[in-house]
Amino acid sequence: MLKIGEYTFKSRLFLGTGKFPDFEVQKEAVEVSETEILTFAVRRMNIYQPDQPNFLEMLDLEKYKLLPNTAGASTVEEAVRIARLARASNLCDMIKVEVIADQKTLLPDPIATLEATRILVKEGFTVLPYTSDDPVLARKLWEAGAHAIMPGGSPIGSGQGLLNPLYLKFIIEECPVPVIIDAGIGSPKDVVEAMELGADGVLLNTAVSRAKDPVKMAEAMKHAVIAGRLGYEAGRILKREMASPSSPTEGLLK
Ligand SMILES: CC(=O)[C@@H](O)[C@H](O)COP(=O)(O)O
Repeated sequence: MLKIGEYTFKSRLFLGTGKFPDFEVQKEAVEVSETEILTFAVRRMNIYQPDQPNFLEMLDLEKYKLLPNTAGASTVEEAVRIARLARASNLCDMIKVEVIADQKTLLPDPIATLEATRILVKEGFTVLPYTSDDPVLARKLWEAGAHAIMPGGSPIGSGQGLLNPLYLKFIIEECPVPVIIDAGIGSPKDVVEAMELGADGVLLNTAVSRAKDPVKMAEAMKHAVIAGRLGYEAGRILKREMASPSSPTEGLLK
C-alpha cells in the first residue's frame, strides 16, 4: 500500500490527463490503468465556464483521488493561488506543486518550488512538489513538510526515461516520505527501472496519451508498475563479470 499524508492507495501509478485524442479514449485508458490518482492542470479546468465539456464528468469520481497540479505557474504567488483555487472548488486538498522556471526544458524553479511547498504545507494541504533530480533540494522539500517528493526522470513530455538513475536512487534512499518519479517516462521499461530503483510510484502522462494505442499502453504501464515493484521487493541478483552455471556441478558423481 502507498500512503501519502492521510491517503492510502493500492495502485502506485499516477496518471496525467492531458493530450488524449478524445474523452472516450481517455476514459478507457484511465479505467484500464487501474490508477487511483489522476492529476490535471487546474488552469485547464473549465472552472469559469461550467457549461463547457469537462473530462471529469466522464469518470466515476468515487473511484479516483484527484491530484490538481499548478502547471502554468511560474512564481510562488501563482502556484499558491492555483492551489487555493483548487481547494476552494472542492477538487481536493492534495496538490502537485509545479512551478516552471524555463519554457525550453520545463525544469522546475527550485527556490519557488520550495517556498510554495512551505506555504501550502502551513495551510494544511497535502503537498507533492515536482522537482528536479537534485538530492539536496529533495531533502529541503521533505524537511519543509512535503508529503511526497516527485523528481523528474527527464524533461516533461520528452519520453527519455531516467537520465540520472544514480541521483534518483540517492533521493529514494534518503527520503522518509514516498518518492514518485514524475515526467519523462517513455515506455514500460522506464517504469520498471524506476520501480526497481525503489520508487514508491510513477506519474506519467505523455507516454500513454500520445501512444499509438493509449488504452493498450495504459494497461502495459499498469503491469510495469506491478512488475517493477515486485522485482524491487524480491531483490535482484548481484551482477557478476563471469558466468556461473545455472546447474551447479559440485557434488556430482564423476
Ligand atoms: C501531467 C503532469 O503532471 C505532467 O506535468 C507530468 O510531469 C507528466 O510528464 P510526462 O508527460 O512526461 O509523463
